[in-house]
Amino acid sequence: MSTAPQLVVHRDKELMAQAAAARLITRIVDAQASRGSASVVLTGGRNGNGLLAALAAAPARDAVDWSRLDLWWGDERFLPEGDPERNVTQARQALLDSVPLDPKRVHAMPASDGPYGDDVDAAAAAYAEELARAAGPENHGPVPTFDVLMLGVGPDTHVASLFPELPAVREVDRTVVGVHGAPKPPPTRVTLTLPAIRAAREVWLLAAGEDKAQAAAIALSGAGEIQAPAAGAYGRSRTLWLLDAAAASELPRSLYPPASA
Ligand SMILES: O=C(O)[C@H](O)[C@@H](O)[C@H](O)[C@H](O)COP(=O)(O)O
Repeated sequence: MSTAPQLVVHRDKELMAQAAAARLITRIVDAQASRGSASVVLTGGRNGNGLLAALAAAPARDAVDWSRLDLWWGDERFLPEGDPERNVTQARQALLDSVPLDPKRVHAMPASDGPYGDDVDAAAAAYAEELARAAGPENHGPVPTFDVLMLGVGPDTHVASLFPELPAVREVDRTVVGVHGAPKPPPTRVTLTLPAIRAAREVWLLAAGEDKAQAAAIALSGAGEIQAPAAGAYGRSRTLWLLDAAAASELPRSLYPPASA
């Protein structure tokens, strides 16, 4: 069942990143308090990395028990290990290298010079198996119930590496697939599918800047998920759009600002 999106609009992208980082710290701390550990799915892109950099700079980051946090990725650019364009490389620079994570809990997607070589479909299948191994009986499916899954939103409404009309966004069975011919470079990618994304308790979509205004308006106005993948990204208990004022500037008045009581 889809959860109706909630919108939070911040003045600018810096404030959005700081507020989202504070929100993420709270979610992780709460999950660790109630379940012992937390799981978060990271996104690539400027907004996701901006959030991680804001988290690195937040004094409250020390409230997190980093050794009891599982990190997964929503998508990865299929490039060699350590490539500066890989999402995991950028996340390491922004935050991961400066906090005491348990390396066994950092579930990076495979690189193009890893055990599967340049076979992106085999790499995707291996990541699906890794997710399935981490899913317990309480998860009722082939992926863990992530506490928070974050997604940047592209100007064409893509999320993760699910681009409008491409086969990956139509996938209903597999949880992770290889992407060939993505319109955003690099063309070869690994991505969670919509069913895997929807296993998360909370899905947060991050959009900042004028170039995201149309995408946000389309995705939030009842578009289909094949044409507008962001419209198909929702969480089991919460779907949150975190926007800056520029990205919210074309939203229909009925959505934002919220009607006053
Ligand atoms: O690997 C990637 O490129 C991403 O995961 C992609 O889905 C990204 O999140 C969006 O394109 C938004 O990116 P920006 O935040 O940079 O606009």
